[in-house]
Order: sequence, then C-alpha cells, then structure tokens
Amino acid sequence: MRSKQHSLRGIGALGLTVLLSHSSLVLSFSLRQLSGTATRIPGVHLKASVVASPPSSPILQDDFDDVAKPRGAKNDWEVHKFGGASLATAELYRTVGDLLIRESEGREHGTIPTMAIVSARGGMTDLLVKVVDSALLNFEQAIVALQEAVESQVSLLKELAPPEITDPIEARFRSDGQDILSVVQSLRMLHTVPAVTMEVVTGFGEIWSAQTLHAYLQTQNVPCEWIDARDILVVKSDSSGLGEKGAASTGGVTPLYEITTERLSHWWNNEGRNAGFLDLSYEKGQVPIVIVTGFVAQTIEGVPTTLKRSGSDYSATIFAKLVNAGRVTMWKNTDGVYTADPRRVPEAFPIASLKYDEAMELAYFGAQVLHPSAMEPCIDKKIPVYVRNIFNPDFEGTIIQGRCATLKDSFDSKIMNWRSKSGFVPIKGITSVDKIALVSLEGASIGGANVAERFMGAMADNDIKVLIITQASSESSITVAVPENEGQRALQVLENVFELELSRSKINSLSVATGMSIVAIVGEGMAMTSGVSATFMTSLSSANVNIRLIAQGSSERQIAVVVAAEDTTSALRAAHMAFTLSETTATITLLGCTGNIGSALVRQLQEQKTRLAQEFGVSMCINIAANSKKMVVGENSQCLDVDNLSSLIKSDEALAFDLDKITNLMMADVHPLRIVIDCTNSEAVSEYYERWLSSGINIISPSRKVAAGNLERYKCVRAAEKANSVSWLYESSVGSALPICTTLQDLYETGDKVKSITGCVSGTMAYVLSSFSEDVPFSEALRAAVEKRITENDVWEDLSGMDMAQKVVILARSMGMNVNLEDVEVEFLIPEEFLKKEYPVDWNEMTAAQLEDIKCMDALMLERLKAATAEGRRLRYKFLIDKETGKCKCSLVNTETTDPLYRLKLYENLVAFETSRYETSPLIVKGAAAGPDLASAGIFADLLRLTRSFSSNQG
Ligand SMILES: Nc1ncnc2c1ncn2[C@@H]1O[C@H](COP(=O)(O)OP(=O)(O)O)[C@@H](O)[C@H]1O
Ligand SMILES: N[C@@H](CC(=O)OP(=O)(O)O)C(=O)O
Repeated sequence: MRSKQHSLRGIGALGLTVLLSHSSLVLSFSLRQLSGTATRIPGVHLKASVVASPPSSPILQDDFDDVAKPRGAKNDWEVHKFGGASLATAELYRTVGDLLIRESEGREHGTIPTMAIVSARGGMTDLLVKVVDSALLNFEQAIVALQEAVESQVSLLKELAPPEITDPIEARFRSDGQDILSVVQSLRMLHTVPAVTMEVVTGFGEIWSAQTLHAYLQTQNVPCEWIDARDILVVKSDSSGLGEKGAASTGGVTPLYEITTERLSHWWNNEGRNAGFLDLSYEKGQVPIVIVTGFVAQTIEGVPTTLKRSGSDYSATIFAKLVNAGRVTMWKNTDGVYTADPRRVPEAFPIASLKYDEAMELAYFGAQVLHPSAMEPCIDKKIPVYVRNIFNPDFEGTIIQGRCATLKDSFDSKIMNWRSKSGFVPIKGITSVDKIALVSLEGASIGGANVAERFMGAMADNDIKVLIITQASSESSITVAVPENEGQRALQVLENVFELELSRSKINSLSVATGMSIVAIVGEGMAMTSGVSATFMTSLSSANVNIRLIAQGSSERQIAVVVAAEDTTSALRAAHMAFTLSETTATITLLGCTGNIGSALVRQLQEQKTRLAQEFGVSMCINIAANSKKMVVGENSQCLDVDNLSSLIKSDEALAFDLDKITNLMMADVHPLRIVIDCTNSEAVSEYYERWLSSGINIISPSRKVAAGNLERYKCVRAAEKANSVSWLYESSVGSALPICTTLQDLYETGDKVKSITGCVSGTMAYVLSSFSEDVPFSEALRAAVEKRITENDVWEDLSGMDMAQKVVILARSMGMNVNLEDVEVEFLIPEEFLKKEYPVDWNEMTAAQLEDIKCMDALMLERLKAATAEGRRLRYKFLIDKETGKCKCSLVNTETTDPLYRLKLYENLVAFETSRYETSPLIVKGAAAGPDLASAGIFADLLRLTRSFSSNQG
C-alpha cells in the first residue's frame, strides 16, 4: 500500500512551510506560486498535494505504457462514479467495492480494467462546508462539525478492514483533521474566508472516501490503488466559490488535458507499475481497480481546487476521456435521470435515454442528478454515460449518448403538431432552479447608445452570472435572470453604468425582483414540432401560475420561464402532466361513491382501467372519494386504490366528510385536468359548483340539483364555466347514457333550430306504464321497478312527475329557454298529499310504506289503461317542450300508434327533436335508460369526452 503524505504544514500563523513527501513526485514550488497561495490564504496551514511536471522518468521509452491501453487487457477501461448517497454507510462502501469487483470481472468479453471515481461519503461535503462557514461566526460549532467529520469517517473505515490496514489511514485522517483545524483557526485572525479555503477543506471528503474504499478492496485481495486527483487533474477555473447543488451554471472549470494526460501517464508508469498493474494476467482474471477522488483537482499554479458542487460526475467523465473508456456509469440513489426532480414531482419517472445535449440542458437548468459540465468530455469520444441506481442495480437506468439534431437540421425537416403523432412526447424532462432574481431595465430612450451591450458588459465585467436574457427588439427593455444573491449587486452595477441616463430620465426604471425560480422544459423533439410552448403555457395557466419571463433557447431544445418561487412545484407538476409525462390523465374527486350510481361507476372504472390505459392511454386517478359522512384522500395527490374504495371509506383512515377541505385539496392539486363527479343528490354539494369551476375544476354531474335548480344559480354556474374555460357536463342527468344533451348541443351549435322536443325521460314511468295490466296492478309494477333498482330513492319523485320535469328543465335551458321547475306543467300520478306525508328515514321502511300507499291508485290507473286500450292507444307519460310558446309540460297521455312513444318498452327512454332540419321526420334518440349501470356509463362517457377535449385544447 502506498502512503501519500504530502502536506503543507504551517509553523507560524502567517508563514507557510512545506512538508511534502511523495514516493515518486518531486516537489517544485516556485516562489511565485508560494506567494500566490499565500496571498489567497495568508496564514493558512494548508495541506495540499503539489505536483509539478513529472520528473525525468527512470523508465525506458520502450517500456512506457499507454494508460488508455492497459498492457494485456482485451477490453477498454470502464469508469464508475459513486456519489455521496451511494457511499453513506460502511455497508454501502462494501456494496460499492463488491460491485466494482463484479464489474471488473467483466461480462461475456473478459475482464475489464476498472476505474472508480468516488465522492465524499453522503453529507460529508456539507459538514466540511459548515466547518468553514461557521469558523468566523461560531468557532465552537466549527470544531464540533470538524470532529464529527473526522470521527464519522474513522469509525466507518474501521468497520471495513482490520487494523493493519486501517491504522495508518486513520492516522492520516486525524492528521488531516489537525491541518483543517489550523486552517480554520487562522480564519479567525483573518476575519474573512478566502475562497480557496473552502475548496481545500471540502476536498478532504473525497480524499478520505477514496482511502476508505481502498481499505475495503484491499481486504478482498484484488489489485487496487487509489489516486488523489489533485496529483493528476489540472484545471483552469474562472469562477470562485463552490456553487450549489442544482444551481444553474456550467461550473466554469476547464480541464487542461495535455498536462493532465502527462501526469496520469506518469502515474500509470510509476505508481501503477509499482502496484503490478503492468504485469497483470487478464486471462486469469487479474484486473486493476483504480480508485480516484472525485470533485478535487489542482490549478496550474498548484493550488488545490474543486470542480464545484456535484463535480464528481465531471471528474468521472474527465477521467473516462483520459483513459478512453468504453463507458461511464454514474451510480446514484435514483433509477436514472428522472423526468423531473422526484422530490418535487412524485409522478416523475426515469428517462430511458437522453442525448448529451439534452442532459446538459437538464443539468444547466438545475437537475441535481448531473453536473452541468459532465457531458462535455464524453462528446468527442462518444463515450456513453449510464445513470443507474446503486440500490436497484438490476434496473437499466438512463443511457446518455449521441448528439441532438442542429437547428439547421430541424429547419429542413417537416414540422408537425406534437399531439398529432400518437405516443410521441417532445419533452424529455422538466427542471427548475431556485433562488433567482430578475433584474430589469425598462423604458430606455437612448438612441444608438447600445443599451444591451452596456448592460451585458456590466454583468460580465462584474462576474455576475446571467442565466437567461430577454430583450425587446427596440432595446428599450432588457431583463435578465441572475442568482438571487447577485440581484442587488447587479442592480448597483447597472445604476453606476447608466447613472447619467437615469439622472436625465432617459431610462424609466432599473429594478430587481427576488424570490423567483426558473422552470424549464427540455427535449430535442420540440425543435421539430409545433404546439409545445402552447401546451407549456396552458398548463401553467391552468395551475394558476403567473409567468414573469419566457425564453426559448436558439437550439430549440428548451423553453424556460421564470415564476414566483412558491409556484415552482405547481408549475413543475402541471407541465409534467400536460406533456403526459405523467400517466394520470385526470385526477378525480368522486362524491357519493357508495351510492347506487357512485358504486356502479367505481365498478366500471375498475373493469375498464387496463383497457383505457392500453387502448386510449387514459389513466383516471380517483384522488378523493366521499359519501355523505366520510371521505378518503390519496396522500400527496396519489390515486386511491379503486379496487378497495368501499373498504377504504369504512376504514379508520377515512376522515369526516368536509366539503371545504375537499375544495382546498382540489385547489392545491396542480393536475391540469381536475374533475369532480357529483353522484350525490345533495343541495349542499351543489352550492360549491361555482367555486369549483372558478378554480379551474371541471364537473360531471348526474345530479340535477344545479342543472334543474334555481335559474339564477344555474346562470352563474354556466358563466363560471365559460369564464374559466372548464367544462360542466351532465349527460347522465337526462336519459342515463343516451346521447340526449350532446345531441341537443350539436343541433344548437350547428345552427339547427330546435322547435320542440317530446318524449319520455323517466325509466320508472316507462317501466311501470308498459308493464301494468289487468293482471298486474299498478302498485305491483312499481314494486318490480323498485326491485330492479330503476327508480329514484324516493319513488314519489318518479310518480309525481317531478323527476321528468327536472329533466325537462335541463333540456329547455339547453335550448336557450329561461325556465324554472315551477314553469313546467306537471301532472302527478299520485295524490299531492303523499308528497307532504312524513315517511320513515330508512329507505326500506320508506319504500315499503310508499308501495302500500300507492295501492290506492291501482283502480284509477286500471281505469285509465282500459280507456286508452279501448281507443287502440297506449298509456304513456310524455313531456313536451315547445320553444315557440315557451310551454313545458309532463302528463299522462293516450298515445296513438303513430307516436314514437307508442312502442316504448320497459326500460326505455325516448326523445324526439323536431327541428328545422328534421321537420318531416323528427330526430329520435331512444334506448334503455334506467338503472345505475347505465347512469354510470353516461358519466363514463362524459369523463372520456372531457379527457379528449382537454387534450385537443392543449395542442
Ligand atoms: N431529474 C432528476 N432525476 C433524478 N434525480 C434528480 C433529478 N432532479 C433532482 N434529482 C435529485 O438528485 C439526487 C441525485 O443527485 P446527487 O445527490 O447529486 O447524486 P450523487 O450525490 O449520488 O451523485 C436524487 O436523489 C434526486 O433527489
Ligand atoms: N462531494 C461533492 C462532490 C460531488 O459530486 O458529490 P456527489 O457525487 O455526492 O453529488 C459535493 O457534495 O458536491
């Protein structure tokens, strides 16, 4: 095992002494370098590995091996990167070590030289950041954090290998801890934290992590070594600070490949040779495993630096390029790159494949899973990058390879509307960057003064990272998105630059707005399709998200918007769903879920769900279900298990029914297609219709409470529907599943003039009147109808004619008539006093009493039947709506043989439309229309209508 004891130890507070020992590398530290370092971190007892150009090698030129072609190996190198989450515990270090051994054993083509780039153990970098950050504010806290950092790594190490391996490593960790302590102490004298201090201290996480994994691999007796990347990787950095995970940036760090290649080659021919890597017998299964510290590097001046937060991904691809690897695998704690951050969008799922450019855009706009620069090194050598889950290694994850078509290519190709090609989704992923400020210059009237150039020049000169720019063509208005913590500085800088113009009022205003986030959709498919940005914007507006700025990259691979920070998650989820990246087509609140119609609907949804998903790509998600007493709610907007709905509502999980709570939950749901299905007959529920529609929630109502209720309320609800571009559908409230309302709407919308509508829209009336006879009394026919569950719960609603009258109101209103229920002339088939009578609350008892009472009508009804039969006619309960006279009527009539109702059978409904176009022969809609199954089929049809019209809206 090799010892790396290269430290810079301070002997005086402001002095800098170098104590460096390295088996093969010669220290050459120029005075300029030393003073350079000293000016950056004066007084710092810096431990750094400083590598100058390789010494004259003792190795003969013939003997010099190319690291990219390991002597004797049949396969290329493969590089694996393990992030902090994959190295959080001793168990995980073992898992990683075993995985490396397995991978190095190869697949069908023999052993594979293997390189592992390791991050700090999970949470370590944050802890080291805390050590530095708290040094000035709370020194005690810094010490505690430092102790925790060292001790946690030591105890993890000791779990992995015996003392003969771990003792020297532990000693190094502790000595490193002492060095960090010196650095931190010196900060107290400086009263400031030089940028390089953070880079030096945080890098120790990776240095310790690599040695920890190396300790474990040594116990497995495999040829292995570890590399401190600060000895090899030389970079040029044009940005200060570590950055933040998931911040929008390109990092600003460029590897210097020539010198880095030289150093790696030198390492291979010296350290590697000493480790026996040049003499391995690959056929016999011997293969090198080289562990490299991620994240850390060195500047050309020899100062330790980093590749910025999440930079180990970048280290991995840089080393992959250096050794010309066959592939890079980034091992993460997720099943690959997701369509959106899974912590914010629970519906997100792993993307199977991405182009390099798409991955770069996603990373630039904040997808924390990848470092923004990480793709660069793989592009020219076409090295595929796999993103896989260490906790689910059998899953394929995401593969990143290939370039996107250029803008010119897309100009040459045929543009199509993305919704016209079924199954095609132009968007691969949706990301966000938090903590953004918008800086705006408005109302410039400075002819020829080149406002944009001065604006952007000021940003560049002051090192302010501009993430998005939008500019009005006149240059009179420019807005840029910058990191929030740069917002005020950007404003000051601009105030200085445009001081003169501001004082002469040649610029209206310069302003900064903080508390913003960028939300971006990414995918190469958008360059070749139309309708993408319309879908994006519509989804945001349906989620009530206000857009502050829009920008589309010239590559047409991304569209970014800036929104208020508190709207970010809604925006992400809404866009995710609008592009059907989520499977759920609609989220549904089902009211009255245990009633006759509600439970029939649940049954149908259960039966149809696979077919709907497979044939139509529609997935309905019942998210809230309630009856009049209880309600159940899917956690985090997740779907309830439809197969278990009835037991869920009886379980302890069920909450007390609360319409306000339901409304708030629906309003918080950002799904662009939210639907309430009102299968209740509740007046209380109908009071919420207007509010729901005004909040962008669609309604499907078999309930007639609103459609046939108070005219003023009906009008308000309709107005809310129109104003909010949502739908209120109630096809199932008239004639169950028969297309009566839609037919009427079609006639109306196509300009036909509906003169009158007649027919029978009561299944109970149709059944009873066509089945009672001299042998079967009227009351017995009604009993049969009750048993067949085709009546309303309260059979008086049917027999009073009020059920039919409500449907008449609905149809008349659809013809543009201003009618209320009182305007319908209704003939009762029961004595009026029955309606005022008090019946038991229990349904069975109430119905039994009603069936007893109705017997008094048997004789009278038989008489009417006989009279009709004597004339060769049939008894039917018929409605009439006459547009011209405004008359609406429901009555018992003796129908002639020519009347379409004459042949109406048991369960049937019939509606005849007499219109200008259908003058000679009315348009007739007829069919079975009774019972919960048909009613729920009507709701189902409305549901599908809504999902269809929603998707066409979006294109
Ligand atoms: N689009 C995305 N796909 C996958 N993960 C994402 C995405 N956006 C954000 N993340 C977050 O990034 C995390 C993985 O990135 P990171 O923590 O940097 O990994 P590691 O440290 O293991 O390299 C995931 O746990 C997830 O929470
Ligand atoms: N440890 C560094 C570098 C890195 O890339 O880590 P991770 O792979 O865990 O994101 C960081 O936390 O930023």
